Amino acid sequence: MTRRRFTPLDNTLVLLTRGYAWLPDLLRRTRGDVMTRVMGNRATALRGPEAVRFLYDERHVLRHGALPEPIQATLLGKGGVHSLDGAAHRARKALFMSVLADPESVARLVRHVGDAWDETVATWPGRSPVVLFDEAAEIIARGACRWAGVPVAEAGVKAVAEDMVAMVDGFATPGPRHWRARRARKRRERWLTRLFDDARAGKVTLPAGSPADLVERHHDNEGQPLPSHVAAVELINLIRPTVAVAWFVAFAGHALHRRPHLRQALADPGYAEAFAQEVRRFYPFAPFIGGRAAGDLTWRDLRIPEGTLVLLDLYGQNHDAGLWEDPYTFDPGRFVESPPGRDDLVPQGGGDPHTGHRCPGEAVTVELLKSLSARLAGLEYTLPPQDLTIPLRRIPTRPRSGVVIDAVRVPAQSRSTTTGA
Ligand code: HEM
Repeated sequence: MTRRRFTPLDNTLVLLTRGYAWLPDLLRRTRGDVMTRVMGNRATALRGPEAVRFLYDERHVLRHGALPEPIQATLLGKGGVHSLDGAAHRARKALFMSVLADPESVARLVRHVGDAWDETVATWPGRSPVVLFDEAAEIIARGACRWAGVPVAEAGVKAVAEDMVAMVDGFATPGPRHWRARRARKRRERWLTRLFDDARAGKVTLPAGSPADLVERHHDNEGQPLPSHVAAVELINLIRPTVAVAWFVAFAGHALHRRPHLRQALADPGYAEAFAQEVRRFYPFAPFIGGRAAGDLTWRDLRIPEGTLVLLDLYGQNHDAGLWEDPYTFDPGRFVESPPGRDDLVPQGGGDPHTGHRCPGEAVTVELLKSLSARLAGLEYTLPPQDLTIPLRRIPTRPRSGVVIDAVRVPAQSRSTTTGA
Protein backbone atom coordinates (compact mmCIF):
# COMPACT_ATOMS: atom_id res chain seq x y z
CA MET A 1 0.00 0.00 0.00
CA THR A 2 1.39 3.39 -0.88
CA ARG A 3 0.89 5.90 1.89
CA ARG A 4 2.45 8.92 0.29
CA ARG A 5 0.40 12.06 0.57
CA PHE A 6 0.90 14.83 -1.88
CA THR A 7 -0.87 17.86 -0.51
CA PRO A 8 -0.65 20.15 -3.52
CA LEU A 9 -2.17 23.21 -1.86
CA ASP A 10 0.42 25.62 -0.54
CA ASN A 11 0.65 25.09 3.23
CA THR A 12 1.95 28.57 4.12
CA LEU A 13 -1.41 29.71 5.44
CA VAL A 14 -1.86 26.50 7.43
CA LEU A 15 1.62 27.01 8.90
CA LEU A 16 0.72 30.56 9.89
CA THR A 17 -2.54 29.50 11.50
CA ARG A 18 -1.44 26.19 13.10
CA GLY A 19 2.02 27.34 14.23
CA TYR A 20 3.93 24.65 16.14
CA ALA A 21 1.24 22.05 15.46
CA TRP A 22 1.54 22.33 11.66
CA LEU A 23 4.35 19.83 10.96
CA PRO A 24 3.54 17.36 13.78
CA ASP A 25 -0.08 17.23 12.49
CA LEU A 26 1.03 16.82 8.88
CA LEU A 27 3.48 14.04 9.77
CA ARG A 28 0.88 12.27 11.92
CA ARG A 29 -1.73 12.42 9.13
CA THR A 30 0.66 11.15 6.48
CA ARG A 31 2.63 8.81 8.75
CA GLY A 32 5.84 10.57 7.88
CA ASP A 33 5.53 10.29 4.14
CA VAL A 34 4.59 13.64 2.71
CA MET A 35 5.19 16.03 -0.16
CA THR A 36 3.63 19.44 0.10
CA ARG A 37 4.28 23.09 -0.81
CA VAL A 38 5.37 25.97 1.43
CA MET A 39 5.85 29.55 0.24
CA GLY A 40 5.62 28.33 -3.34
CA ASN A 41 8.28 25.61 -2.85
CA ARG A 42 7.89 21.85 -3.03
CA ALA A 43 8.62 20.63 0.51
CA THR A 44 8.88 17.47 2.58
CA ALA A 45 9.31 16.91 6.30
CA LEU A 46 11.33 14.42 8.31
CA ARG A 47 11.73 13.57 11.97
CA GLY A 48 13.86 11.34 14.20
CA PRO A 49 17.56 10.72 14.90
CA GLU A 50 18.13 8.89 11.62
CA ALA A 51 16.47 11.72 9.71
CA VAL A 52 18.79 14.14 11.54
CA ARG A 53 21.83 12.27 10.25
CA PHE A 54 20.35 12.14 6.75
CA LEU A 55 19.52 15.84 6.62
CA TYR A 56 22.75 17.10 8.17
CA ASP A 57 24.78 15.29 5.48
CA GLU A 58 25.81 17.93 2.92
CA ARG A 59 25.59 15.38 0.14
CA HIS A 60 21.84 15.41 0.82
CA VAL A 61 20.82 18.88 1.93
CA LEU A 62 22.36 22.31 1.28
CA ARG A 63 21.49 25.65 2.83
CA HIS A 64 22.38 28.11 0.09
CA GLY A 65 19.21 29.65 -1.35
CA ALA A 66 16.99 27.87 1.17
CA LEU A 67 16.33 30.81 3.48
CA PRO A 68 13.28 32.91 2.55
CA GLU A 69 13.96 36.65 2.25
CA PRO A 70 11.65 37.60 5.16
CA ILE A 71 13.75 35.42 7.50
CA GLN A 72 17.04 36.87 6.25
CA ALA A 73 15.73 40.42 6.57
CA THR A 74 14.78 39.88 10.21
CA LEU A 75 16.15 36.91 12.12
CA LEU A 76 19.38 36.01 10.35
CA GLY A 77 20.74 38.76 8.10
CA LYS A 78 22.35 38.27 4.69
CA GLY A 79 25.77 36.70 4.02
CA GLY A 80 26.01 35.03 7.43
CA VAL A 81 26.96 31.50 8.48
CA HIS A 82 23.41 30.13 8.21
CA SER A 83 23.37 30.33 4.40
CA LEU A 84 26.86 28.93 3.65
CA ASP A 85 27.82 25.42 2.52
CA GLY A 86 31.03 23.39 2.15
CA ALA A 87 34.45 24.95 2.80
CA ALA A 88 33.02 28.46 3.21
CA HIS A 89 30.67 27.20 5.93
CA ARG A 90 33.34 25.22 7.76
CA ALA A 91 35.72 28.21 7.86
CA ARG A 92 32.99 30.54 9.18
CA LYS A 93 31.72 27.92 11.61
CA ALA A 94 35.22 27.55 13.05
CA LEU A 95 35.00 31.21 14.08
CA PHE A 96 31.78 30.54 16.02
CA MET A 97 33.13 27.35 17.58
CA SER A 98 36.32 29.14 18.68
CA VAL A 99 34.14 31.55 20.67
CA LEU A 100 31.32 29.25 21.79
CA ALA A 101 33.00 25.87 22.37
CA ASP A 102 35.73 27.39 24.52
CA PRO A 103 34.71 26.71 28.15
CA GLU A 104 36.55 29.82 29.37
CA SER A 105 34.71 32.04 26.89
CA VAL A 106 31.36 30.48 27.93
CA ALA A 107 32.23 30.93 31.61
CA ARG A 108 33.12 34.59 30.98
CA LEU A 109 29.76 35.18 29.33
CA VAL A 110 27.89 33.42 32.15
CA ARG A 111 29.81 35.54 34.69
CA HIS A 112 28.97 38.80 32.90
CA VAL A 113 25.29 37.87 32.65
CA GLY A 114 25.23 36.65 36.28
CA ASP A 115 26.69 39.97 37.43
CA ALA A 116 24.13 41.87 35.35
CA TRP A 117 21.37 39.72 36.90
CA ASP A 118 22.56 40.43 40.45
CA GLU A 119 22.83 44.19 39.76
CA THR A 120 19.32 44.31 38.29
CA VAL A 121 17.59 41.97 40.71
CA ALA A 122 18.75 44.16 43.59
CA THR A 123 16.42 46.85 42.16
CA TRP A 124 13.36 44.57 41.79
CA PRO A 125 12.08 44.84 45.38
CA GLY A 126 11.74 48.61 44.83
CA ARG A 127 10.02 48.35 41.45
CA SER A 128 8.09 45.08 41.32
CA PRO A 129 5.89 43.92 39.68
CA VAL A 130 8.36 43.22 36.87
CA VAL A 131 7.99 41.21 33.66
CA LEU A 132 10.53 38.40 33.82
CA PHE A 133 10.88 38.07 30.03
CA ASP A 134 11.65 41.79 29.51
CA GLU A 135 14.01 41.95 32.47
CA ALA A 136 15.87 38.80 31.39
CA ALA A 137 16.32 40.14 27.84
CA GLU A 138 17.82 43.39 29.14
CA ILE A 139 20.04 41.63 31.69
CA ILE A 140 21.37 39.21 29.07
CA ALA A 141 21.90 42.02 26.54
CA ARG A 142 23.97 43.95 29.10
CA GLY A 143 26.10 40.88 29.93
CA ALA A 144 26.41 39.77 26.28
CA CYS A 145 27.61 43.20 25.06
CA ARG A 146 30.21 43.39 27.85
CA TRP A 147 31.38 39.87 26.94
CA ALA A 148 31.37 40.52 23.19
CA GLY A 149 33.45 43.70 23.50
CA VAL A 150 30.69 45.91 22.12
CA PRO A 151 30.61 49.35 23.74
CA VAL A 152 27.07 50.33 24.80
CA ALA A 153 26.18 53.20 27.11
CA GLU A 154 24.10 52.03 30.07
CA ALA A 155 21.15 54.04 28.74
CA GLY A 156 21.36 52.20 25.40
CA VAL A 157 21.13 48.63 26.71
CA LYS A 158 17.34 48.57 26.80
CA ALA A 159 17.12 49.57 23.14
CA VAL A 160 19.67 46.89 22.17
CA ALA A 161 17.66 44.26 24.06
CA GLU A 162 14.41 45.40 22.43
CA ASP A 163 15.92 45.23 18.95
CA MET A 164 17.44 41.78 19.50
CA VAL A 165 14.07 40.53 20.81
CA ALA A 166 12.24 42.17 17.89
CA MET A 167 14.40 40.35 15.29
CA VAL A 168 13.48 36.99 16.82
CA ASP A 169 9.88 37.85 17.57
CA GLY A 170 8.98 39.04 14.09
CA PHE A 171 10.60 36.62 11.67
CA ALA A 172 7.70 34.23 11.19
CA THR A 173 4.73 36.51 10.94
CA PRO A 174 3.34 39.12 8.58
CA GLY A 175 2.22 42.49 9.95
CA PRO A 176 3.58 44.98 12.48
CA ARG A 177 5.80 42.50 14.36
CA HIS A 178 7.54 41.68 11.11
CA TRP A 179 8.14 45.31 10.14
CA ARG A 180 9.48 46.04 13.62
CA ALA A 181 11.92 43.15 13.13
CA ARG A 182 13.11 44.52 9.77
CA ARG A 183 13.71 47.97 11.26
CA ALA A 184 15.53 46.49 14.26
CA ARG A 185 17.87 44.50 11.99
CA LYS A 186 18.65 47.52 9.80
CA ARG A 187 19.40 49.65 12.86
CA ARG A 188 21.68 47.08 14.51
CA GLU A 189 23.52 46.17 11.30
CA ARG A 190 24.23 49.89 10.70
CA TRP A 191 25.43 50.28 14.29
CA LEU A 192 27.85 47.35 14.21
CA THR A 193 29.04 47.96 10.63
CA ARG A 194 30.12 51.41 11.86
CA LEU A 195 31.89 49.78 14.82
CA PHE A 196 33.93 47.55 12.47
CA ASP A 197 34.61 50.45 10.07
CA ASP A 198 35.85 52.56 13.00
CA ALA A 199 37.98 49.69 14.34
CA ARG A 200 39.54 49.24 10.90
CA ALA A 201 40.17 52.98 10.61
CA GLY A 202 41.91 52.92 14.01
CA LYS A 203 39.23 55.14 15.60
CA VAL A 204 38.24 52.54 18.22
CA THR A 205 40.05 49.55 19.69
CA LEU A 206 38.12 46.34 20.16
CA PRO A 207 39.15 44.54 23.37
CA ALA A 208 41.86 42.03 22.39
CA GLY A 209 40.54 38.47 22.23
CA SER A 210 36.90 39.55 22.62
CA PRO A 211 34.31 38.02 20.25
CA ALA A 212 34.10 41.36 18.36
CA ASP A 213 37.88 41.34 17.93
CA LEU A 214 37.85 37.71 16.72
CA VAL A 215 35.10 38.47 14.19
CA GLU A 216 37.03 41.54 12.98
CA ARG A 217 40.23 39.52 12.48
CA HIS A 218 38.55 36.45 10.94
CA HIS A 219 39.55 35.44 7.40
CA ASP A 220 37.28 33.37 5.16
CA ASN A 221 38.29 30.16 3.36
CA GLU A 222 39.87 32.25 0.60
CA GLY A 223 41.97 34.26 3.03
CA GLN A 224 39.82 37.41 2.87
CA PRO A 225 38.66 39.39 5.92
CA LEU A 226 34.89 39.69 6.33
CA PRO A 227 33.42 42.90 4.87
CA SER A 228 32.30 45.12 7.76
CA HIS A 229 28.58 44.54 7.08
CA VAL A 230 29.06 40.72 7.12
CA ALA A 231 31.12 41.03 10.32
CA ALA A 232 28.15 42.97 11.75
CA VAL A 233 25.74 40.18 10.74
CA GLU A 234 27.98 37.62 12.48
CA LEU A 235 28.40 39.70 15.64
CA ILE A 236 24.61 39.98 15.78
CA ASN A 237 24.57 36.17 15.35
CA LEU A 238 26.39 36.04 18.69
CA ILE A 239 24.41 38.68 20.61
CA ARG A 240 20.84 38.13 19.29
CA PRO A 241 20.52 34.41 20.11
CA THR A 242 22.16 34.97 23.49
CA VAL A 243 19.45 37.53 24.29
CA ALA A 244 16.94 34.97 22.99
CA VAL A 245 17.77 32.79 26.00
CA ALA A 246 15.28 35.17 27.69
CA TRP A 247 12.54 33.03 26.07
CA PHE A 248 13.84 30.03 27.98
CA VAL A 249 14.19 32.07 31.19
CA ALA A 250 10.49 33.00 30.93
CA PHE A 251 9.70 29.31 30.35
CA ALA A 252 11.83 28.42 33.39
CA GLY A 253 9.71 30.90 35.40
CA HIS A 254 6.60 29.19 34.08
CA ALA A 255 7.93 25.73 35.00
CA LEU A 256 8.90 26.84 38.52
CA HIS A 257 5.43 28.31 39.01
CA ARG A 258 3.77 25.06 37.95
CA ARG A 259 6.22 22.89 39.91
CA PRO A 260 7.40 24.90 42.93
CA HIS A 261 8.84 21.75 44.54
CA LEU A 262 11.67 21.89 41.94
CA ARG A 263 12.99 25.18 43.33
CA GLN A 264 15.19 23.71 46.03
CA ALA A 265 16.63 21.06 43.73
CA LEU A 266 18.03 23.77 41.44
CA ALA A 267 20.72 24.59 44.00
CA ASP A 268 22.37 21.33 42.84
CA PRO A 269 24.25 22.08 39.57
CA GLY A 270 23.60 18.54 38.27
CA TYR A 271 19.87 18.97 38.71
CA ALA A 272 20.00 22.52 37.32
CA GLU A 273 21.53 21.08 34.15
CA ALA A 274 18.77 18.45 33.86
CA PHE A 275 16.20 21.21 34.40
CA ALA A 276 17.78 23.35 31.64
CA GLN A 277 17.70 20.41 29.21
CA GLU A 278 14.05 19.72 30.02
CA VAL A 279 13.12 23.38 29.52
CA ARG A 280 14.76 23.18 26.07
CA ARG A 281 12.92 19.95 25.26
CA PHE A 282 9.50 20.70 26.66
CA TYR A 283 8.82 24.32 25.73
CA PRO A 284 8.34 25.37 22.08
CA PHE A 285 10.91 27.67 20.49
CA ALA A 286 12.40 26.87 17.03
CA PRO A 287 9.67 24.85 15.24
CA PHE A 288 11.74 23.37 12.39
CA ILE A 289 14.83 23.93 10.26
CA GLY A 290 15.43 23.13 6.62
CA GLY A 291 17.52 23.19 3.47
CA ARG A 292 17.26 22.16 -0.17
CA ALA A 293 17.78 18.66 -1.58
CA ALA A 294 21.27 18.71 -3.20
CA GLY A 295 20.16 16.14 -5.83
CA ASP A 296 17.40 13.57 -6.34
CA LEU A 297 17.26 11.77 -2.97
CA THR A 298 15.60 8.73 -1.47
CA TRP A 299 14.71 8.77 2.22
CA ARG A 300 13.29 5.37 3.19
CA ASP A 301 10.67 4.88 0.46
CA LEU A 302 10.19 8.60 -0.17
CA ARG A 303 11.64 10.07 -3.36
CA ILE A 304 12.72 13.69 -2.92
CA PRO A 305 13.44 15.58 -6.16
CA GLU A 306 16.45 17.93 -6.31
CA GLY A 307 15.68 21.40 -4.97
CA THR A 308 12.87 20.24 -2.65
CA LEU A 309 12.78 22.01 0.69
CA VAL A 310 13.62 19.34 3.29
CA LEU A 311 12.37 20.27 6.77
CA LEU A 312 13.25 18.71 10.11
CA ASP A 313 10.41 18.81 12.64
CA LEU A 314 12.30 19.95 15.76
CA TYR A 315 9.28 20.59 17.97
CA GLY A 316 7.65 17.29 16.94
CA GLN A 317 10.84 15.33 17.55
CA ASN A 318 11.23 16.82 21.04
CA HIS A 319 7.71 15.54 21.83
CA ASP A 320 7.86 12.22 19.97
CA ALA A 321 6.48 9.45 22.19
CA GLY A 322 8.83 7.03 20.44
CA LEU A 323 11.79 8.94 21.88
CA TRP A 324 10.45 10.36 25.15
CA GLU A 325 8.37 8.75 27.88
CA ASP A 326 5.34 10.94 28.66
CA PRO A 327 6.60 13.63 26.29
CA TYR A 328 4.02 16.19 27.43
CA THR A 329 5.06 15.91 31.09
CA PHE A 330 7.71 18.36 32.29
CA ASP A 331 10.18 16.09 34.08
CA PRO A 332 13.85 17.11 34.49
CA GLY A 333 14.36 13.68 36.12
CA ARG A 334 14.57 12.16 32.63
CA PHE A 335 17.97 13.85 32.21
CA VAL A 336 19.37 13.36 35.73
CA GLU A 337 21.03 10.01 35.12
CA SER A 338 21.89 10.39 31.46
CA PRO A 339 22.44 13.40 29.22
CA PRO A 340 20.30 13.60 26.06
CA GLY A 341 21.41 11.71 22.95
CA ARG A 342 23.08 13.98 20.36
CA ASP A 343 20.44 13.48 17.69
CA ASP A 344 17.46 12.86 20.01
CA LEU A 345 17.11 16.27 21.67
CA VAL A 346 17.07 18.87 18.88
CA PRO A 347 15.75 22.26 20.08
CA GLN A 348 18.81 23.85 18.44
CA GLY A 349 19.24 21.46 15.52
CA GLY A 350 21.10 18.14 15.28
CA GLY A 351 24.28 16.51 14.02
CA ASP A 352 27.82 17.70 14.73
CA PRO A 353 28.06 21.48 15.27
CA HIS A 354 31.64 21.60 13.95
CA THR A 355 30.83 20.20 10.53
CA GLY A 356 27.12 20.94 10.09
CA HIS A 357 24.67 23.74 10.85
CA ARG A 358 23.75 22.61 14.35
CA CYS A 359 23.61 25.58 16.70
CA PRO A 360 27.06 26.34 18.15
CA GLY A 361 25.39 28.10 21.12
CA GLU A 362 24.05 25.08 23.01
CA ALA A 363 26.68 25.20 25.77
CA VAL A 364 25.98 28.92 26.23
CA THR A 365 22.24 28.29 26.31
CA VAL A 366 22.44 25.47 28.85
CA GLU A 367 24.97 27.26 31.09
CA LEU A 368 23.02 30.54 31.07
CA LEU A 369 19.78 28.75 31.73
CA LYS A 370 21.32 26.78 34.62
CA SER A 371 22.72 29.90 36.18
CA LEU A 372 19.63 32.10 35.75
CA SER A 373 17.11 29.39 36.70
CA ALA A 374 19.02 28.72 39.94
CA ARG A 375 19.15 32.45 40.66
CA LEU A 376 15.42 32.79 39.96
CA ALA A 377 14.61 29.80 42.17
CA GLY A 378 16.61 31.44 44.99
CA LEU A 379 14.36 34.54 45.02
CA GLU A 380 11.12 34.98 46.92
CA TYR A 381 8.22 36.40 44.88
CA THR A 382 4.58 35.96 44.07
CA LEU A 383 2.77 35.73 40.74
CA PRO A 384 -0.22 38.10 40.56
CA PRO A 385 -3.22 37.00 38.43
CA GLN A 386 -2.11 36.99 34.78
CA ASP A 387 -2.43 35.09 31.52
CA LEU A 388 0.27 32.40 31.52
CA THR A 389 -1.06 30.51 28.51
CA ILE A 390 1.47 29.70 25.80
CA PRO A 391 -0.28 30.01 22.42
CA LEU A 392 1.00 27.34 20.03
CA ARG A 393 -0.22 29.31 17.03
CA ARG A 394 2.30 32.06 17.67
CA ILE A 395 5.89 31.53 16.45
CA PRO A 396 7.96 32.14 18.48
CA THR A 397 5.66 31.78 21.45
CA ARG A 398 6.02 32.56 25.15
CA PRO A 399 3.71 32.90 28.16
CA ARG A 400 1.34 35.69 27.14
CA SER A 401 2.03 37.79 30.24
CA GLY A 402 5.81 37.40 29.91
CA VAL A 403 5.63 36.02 33.51
CA VAL A 404 4.92 38.92 35.85
CA ILE A 405 6.48 38.56 39.30
CA ASP A 406 5.62 40.70 42.31
CA ALA A 407 6.67 41.28 45.92
CA VAL A 408 10.22 40.25 45.09
CA ARG A 409 12.60 39.65 47.99
CA VAL A 410 16.25 38.73 47.59
CA PRO A 411 17.12 36.48 50.55
CA ALA A 412 20.59 37.20 51.99
CA GLN A 413 21.55 33.56 51.46
CA SER A 414 20.61 33.75 47.77
CA ARG A 415 22.74 36.90 47.36
CA SER A 416 25.83 35.16 48.70
CA THR A 417 25.31 31.84 46.86
CA THR A 418 24.50 33.29 43.47
CA THR A 419 27.07 36.07 43.27
CA GLY A 420 29.86 35.05 40.98
CA ALA A 421 28.37 31.59 40.35
C1 HEM B 1 18.06 30.73 22.71
C2 HEM B 1 18.29 29.51 22.43
C3 HEM B 1 18.67 29.08 21.07
C4 HEM B 1 17.91 28.40 20.17
C5 HEM B 1 16.49 27.90 20.36
C6 HEM B 1 18.71 28.23 18.98
C7 HEM B 1 18.30 27.55 17.86
C8 HEM B 1 19.07 27.39 16.74
C9 HEM B 1 18.66 26.65 15.59
C10 HEM B 1 17.36 25.87 15.43
C11 HEM B 1 19.65 26.76 14.68
C12 HEM B 1 19.64 26.21 13.25
C13 HEM B 1 20.27 24.87 13.17
C14 HEM B 1 20.27 24.40 11.73
O1 HEM B 1 20.05 25.20 10.81
O2 HEM B 1 20.48 23.22 11.48
C15 HEM B 1 20.68 27.60 15.23
C16 HEM B 1 21.82 27.98 14.56
C17 HEM B 1 22.72 28.88 15.05
N1 HEM B 1 22.75 29.40 16.33
FE1 HEM B 1 21.43 29.00 17.80
N2 HEM B 1 19.92 28.83 19.17
C18 HEM B 1 19.96 29.35 20.43
C19 HEM B 1 21.01 29.98 21.04
C20 HEM B 1 22.16 30.36 20.40
C21 HEM B 1 23.25 31.07 21.02
C22 HEM B 1 23.31 31.41 22.51
C23 HEM B 1 24.15 31.37 20.02
C24 HEM B 1 25.45 32.12 20.08
C25 HEM B 1 25.87 32.79 21.15
C26 HEM B 1 23.63 30.81 18.79
C27 HEM B 1 24.22 30.94 17.55
C28 HEM B 1 23.81 30.26 16.43
C29 HEM B 1 24.51 30.31 15.15
C30 HEM B 1 25.73 31.16 14.80
C31 HEM B 1 23.82 29.43 14.29
C32 HEM B 1 24.16 29.12 12.83
C33 HEM B 1 24.99 27.83 12.76
C34 HEM B 1 25.30 27.37 11.35
O3 HEM B 1 24.57 27.75 10.42
O4 HEM B 1 26.26 26.63 11.18
N3 HEM B 1 22.44 30.21 19.06
N4 HEM B 1 20.31 27.95 16.50
